[in-house]
Amino acid sequence: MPALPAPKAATSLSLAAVAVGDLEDISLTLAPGEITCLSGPSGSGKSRLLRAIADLEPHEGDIRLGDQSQESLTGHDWRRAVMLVPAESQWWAEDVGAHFDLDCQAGLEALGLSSDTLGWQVARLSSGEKQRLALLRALSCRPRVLLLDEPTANLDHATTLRCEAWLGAQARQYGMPVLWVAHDPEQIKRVAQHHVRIAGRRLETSI
Ligand SMILES: Nc1ncnc2c1ncn2[C@@H]1O[C@H](COP(=O)(O)OP(=O)(O)OP(=O)(O)O)[C@@H](O)[C@H]1O
Repeated sequence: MPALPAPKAATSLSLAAVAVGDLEDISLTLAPGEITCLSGPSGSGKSRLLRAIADLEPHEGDIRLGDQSQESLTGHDWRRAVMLVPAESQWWAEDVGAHFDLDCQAGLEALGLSSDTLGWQVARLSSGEKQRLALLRALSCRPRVLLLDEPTANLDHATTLRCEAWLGAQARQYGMPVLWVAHDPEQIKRVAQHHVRIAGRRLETSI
């Protein structure tokens, strides 16, 4: 398998006056290597905001990766750089290994997955295995920004801690800004350098 490509320069992601669904006037800067947690009531628009940032949902306002605007790239190219890991992952081939181009043994081990997982059928994966493999698949594409929608929702506490540690280390190593939808205040304390919360139609800063 090919070696990992060299990391690209770290860049911040910025939102200015973004409006999507009921949300309006969302302005936010995500710094390289830092995790920002996003919380808010169920149905308040967290997933829609992530989808808008990934250019999967029509929205108003300006979204930029460094000085590059979302409109200046095709949706496909933007999403390769600004990678969304949704709560429900999608799989398009029968074999797990067909979804991975690079050697990711170290990632499998770090996430508590068996070293032979890439030889398995997707149909046998548990929801927690799927969730961790979706994270590994996203990171193996070396995105510049990571958008995570409740990435540990199906995991037990010990595995949650493993994933948190791995994701934090990846963010720092590759200088990726991360926007992470989370409900658990303890998790937010453990992983986040910043915390923003949806209150009504707006975003308010918590830490
Ligand atoms: N494409 C769409 N068109 C219209 N309304 C939508 C669309 N997608 C989602 N919604 C609605 O927008 C609101 C916000 O949905 P969203 O999935 O972003 O909530 P959420 O904050 O992620 O909730 P949860 O924490 O329960 O996952 C919901 O009322 C939902 O029904």
